[in-house]
Amino acid sequence: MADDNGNLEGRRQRIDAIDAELQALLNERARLAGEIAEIKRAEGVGEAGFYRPEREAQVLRSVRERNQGPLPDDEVVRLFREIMSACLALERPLTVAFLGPEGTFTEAALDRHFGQSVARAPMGSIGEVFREVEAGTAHYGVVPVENSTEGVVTHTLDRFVRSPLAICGEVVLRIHQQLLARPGADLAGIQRVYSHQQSLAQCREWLDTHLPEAERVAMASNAEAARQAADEEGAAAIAAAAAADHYELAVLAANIEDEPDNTTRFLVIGPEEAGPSGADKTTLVVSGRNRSGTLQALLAPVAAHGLNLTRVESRPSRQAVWEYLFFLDIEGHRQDPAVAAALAELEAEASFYRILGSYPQAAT
Ligand SMILES: O=C(O)C(=O)C[C@]1(C(=O)O)C=C[C@@H](O)C=C1
Repeated sequence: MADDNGNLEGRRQRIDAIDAELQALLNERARLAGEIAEIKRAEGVGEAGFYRPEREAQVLRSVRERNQGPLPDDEVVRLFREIMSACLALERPLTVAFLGPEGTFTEAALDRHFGQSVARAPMGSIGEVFREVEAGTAHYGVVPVENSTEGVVTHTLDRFVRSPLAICGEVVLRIHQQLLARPGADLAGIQRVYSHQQSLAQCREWLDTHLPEAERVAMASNAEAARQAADEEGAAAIAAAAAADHYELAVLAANIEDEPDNTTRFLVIGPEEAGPSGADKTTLVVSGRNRSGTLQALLAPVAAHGLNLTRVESRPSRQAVWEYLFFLDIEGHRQDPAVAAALAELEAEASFYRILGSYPQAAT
């Protein structure tokens, strides 16, 4: 017993020594970030220029690659994410606007991308997030773009066409839905379930099995649903885990989504795009000159240069009937020679052409 205690004490002493060393190293790192900030200031970077998405992506990729455990890759990445977030806040405190209210999946995407050391500004709509960043009131913004939960994809794409902002990052989040209710509530007492209609749809089978009698009520967002459930006896909400903390609710049932692989993609928008990080994506919006064979003609250079097209989305142009804008995602950075060559050819073929940004691919 004495031996065990001795071992325990000895190990705690080693942990104390390591903590002291870690702390000194963290502050040394922060000092270096401060010096980098001085260099950036001397170079005259703008308000938002202290944040370097391509450098952060490289740092986090290196963390993941060299990790040998026992801490899981995602955990060490999360820790380093927070270290960089704190260093950046020391260089220049940033404000990031997001599609609110607090506790949405978009806020979870913001956390994942920027860490805890940024000020957050919840906005009521995607348009407001754009306006806030365009006006310079917020340095960056986070909006959902693809799939599911908050319902909005096309609005984000449409808004981009008339915005000077660039995409400077993406976040891919696996969406886990939680059934939330007031602390002490039990499943048998739930008569009504609030959520965004897409979240209700994503949990339909679970609801059919576990709450077949409960009324399902569609709300503007999952966070609104959580707020409502906090106010009402016998009510529950389907929302992100973060909403439980914000609205003082308990998780009555965890991960109730029918499809376990359900993901949503978010974009980080800002005044300028990111530099090359080594694993990037370029998003552009184009329209063709000719009606017939337009898309084939536009995409031919992408294939000819051996590039990977990861997404094509078409939207009515709103300029003329039957004219379409195509949103394209291509692997690579616009400064990569093959991408640059393909884009030049594509531009020659297009009647409308705008690069929305080159940015680091999300780590999934
Ligand atoms: O390398 C830089 O440019 C830094 O400012 C340092 C640092 C970091 O903490 O590693 C901080 C903020 C930037 O977004 C990127 C990296």
